[in-house]
Amino acid sequence: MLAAGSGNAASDDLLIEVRDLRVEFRLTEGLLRAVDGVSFEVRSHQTLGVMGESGCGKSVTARAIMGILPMPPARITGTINYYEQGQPVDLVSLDPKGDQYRDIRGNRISMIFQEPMTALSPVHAVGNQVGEVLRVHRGMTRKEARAQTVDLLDRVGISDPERRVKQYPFELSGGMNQRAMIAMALACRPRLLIADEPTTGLDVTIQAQIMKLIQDLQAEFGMAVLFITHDLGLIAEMADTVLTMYMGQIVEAGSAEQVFYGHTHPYTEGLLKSIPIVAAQHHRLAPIRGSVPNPFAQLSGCRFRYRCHRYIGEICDQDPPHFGPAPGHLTKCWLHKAGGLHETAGAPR
Ligand SMILES: Nc1ncnc2c1ncn2[C@@H]1O[C@H](COP(=O)(O)OP(=O)(O)OP(=O)(O)O)[C@@H](O)[C@H]1O
Repeated sequence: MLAAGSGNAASDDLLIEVRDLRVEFRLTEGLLRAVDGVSFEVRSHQTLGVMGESGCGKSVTARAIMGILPMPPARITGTINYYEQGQPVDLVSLDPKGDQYRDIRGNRISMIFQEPMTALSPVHAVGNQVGEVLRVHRGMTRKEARAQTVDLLDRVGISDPERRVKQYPFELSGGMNQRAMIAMALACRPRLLIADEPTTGLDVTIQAQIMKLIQDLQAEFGMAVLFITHDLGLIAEMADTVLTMYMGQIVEAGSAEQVFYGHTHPYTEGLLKSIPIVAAQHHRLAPIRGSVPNPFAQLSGCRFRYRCHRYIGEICDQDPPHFGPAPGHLTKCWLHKAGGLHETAGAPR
């Protein structure tokens, strides 16, 4: 069992427990296993960072938790326990359109998307959209909600918020809409915020402001954050625990320190060596060779072996790697069974 996170944390901190989550898309091209047996936990106050190349299943995992995948073609199995006062509710077993899921989604778990118009309605003023969340979920009067909306818009870096509250998304720039969406996601003070590439396209000053706001809310309300981004520098800065995903599976999990500075999976190693901000201190930039195999392919053995510079032969071809070596920091790589990391001849053809 893979448990990313501090094993010592009190069990009443447990917020989300994902076990053997699988998401398949039945498409005309074939069966696409977007998420293939993923298990992890998220605890209150914690920031869990998820990294991996495009298409590895990060967003689909997040959307499965939110209950917003299109079904069909998606099919979800496994367990996503959401804990409220120590009691689990398995989100996979709920109707995503039913009242209980809607209440959890609107009130307890919220999501920031890369594309703001996924969350914002084009036909309502942004102030009304944020205000609606405050009135419905936090029981504020219209007047209180308006004042709080102005404050929230200000906190996410929207200038002249008194004027902006009356404007429609088409009257705002893309970056402003993104910030309005972030304000809306934070308005209900969720217990879990899922941030999927939350600040892509925003300039670094605004990005820093938004990260600070997220950290403030974490400190104030114990909000947990599931943070998905290609910006590994941001993950290193924000995350307490980190998952590395490859082709729908978690290949390494541990504390941010373990994964960034003591990583044991060749894929994590490759990712970090290919990122300037982390690599610049000690290594030359070295992109991971090759590309991700066809997602419709039914692969046996380690899925990374075709690109792995530490391929050790038959064992990688024929058997699925198991997790090891220790609870807390887990690596899905045969090198641990084979006696440690060492350079080898190269990946199979
Ligand atoms: N609605 C959908 N219908 C069919 N396939 C989908 C759908 N959503 C995602 N997929 C597929 O599932 C796989 C995982 O996608 P996902 O969006 O989770 O990747 P990701 O790791 O978040 O990538 P990125 O970093 O580019 O956002 C991809 O092969 C993608 O094409």
